[in-house]
Amino acid sequence: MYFHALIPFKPVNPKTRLSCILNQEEREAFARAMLEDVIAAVQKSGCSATLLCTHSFKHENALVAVRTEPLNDAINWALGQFHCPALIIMGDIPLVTAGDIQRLIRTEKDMSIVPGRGGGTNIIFLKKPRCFRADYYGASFLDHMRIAEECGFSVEVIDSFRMSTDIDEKEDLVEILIHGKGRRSREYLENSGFSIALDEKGRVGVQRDPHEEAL
Ligand SMILES: Nc1nc2c(ncn2[C@@H]2O[C@H](COP(=O)(O)OP(=O)(O)OP(=O)(O)O)[C@@H](O)[C@H]2O)c(=O)[nH]1
Ligand SMILES: C[C@H](OP(=O)(O)O)C(=O)O
Repeated sequence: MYFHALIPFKPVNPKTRLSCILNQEEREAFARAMLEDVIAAVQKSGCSATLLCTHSFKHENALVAVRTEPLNDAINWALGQFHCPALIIMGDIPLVTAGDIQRLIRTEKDMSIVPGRGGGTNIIFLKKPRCFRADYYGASFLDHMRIAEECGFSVEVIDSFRMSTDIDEKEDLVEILIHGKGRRSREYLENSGFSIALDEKGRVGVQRDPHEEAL
């Protein structure tokens, strides 16, 4: 089945929740590295990619649409352009694999959805994208389930550690160091002095070599 992936991406001043540990230039490079991991998985799954970007951006393996309106408006504009099944996949889930994506698109339902932790939505696959409306932010998983019901869609909810792990905060970085073998995002963190560390309560987290910090 032919389908198309829409990847929202903010290349300028992204990932502000990581400002405690990465400066703006580093956050831009890290967001780009995560995007490369997502694009690689999307392409390996047999899908073409369009980046929905807030600012001008170039990528050799993806189409780019620059849309300056808020995220939901931009996605809903794009959904209206689709004549084939579509995947909306966030650019900050670098652990995703091609096999994971194939699991979503093989669904027998009208839609499959991967929740993010904390109520969000990480991936939506839609057989009829023009009927749907995106509503990210807040408890968007519940909102998307409600919108699917309003559309009369049958839905498969996919339970996946890799796809549910979006990288928003410092505590999330450890997942890339542990599970991100071969990923550009892990390479970026390791080259920037990050390593796995235990805190005083024995919890696993990350530390950064102070010599690598450019804050
Ligand atoms: N096109 C578009 N993409 C966005 C926008 N806001 C976020 N994104 C992308 O959507 C995905 C998930 O977004 P967030 O987790 O909120 O990322 P973020 O806004 O860079 O991070 P924070 O500043 O920490 O909230 C990432 O791939 C972002 O690059 C937006 O306004 N427009
Ligand atoms: C934009 C997106 O919204 P959420 O998944 O929290 O609804 C996110 O921050 O990943």
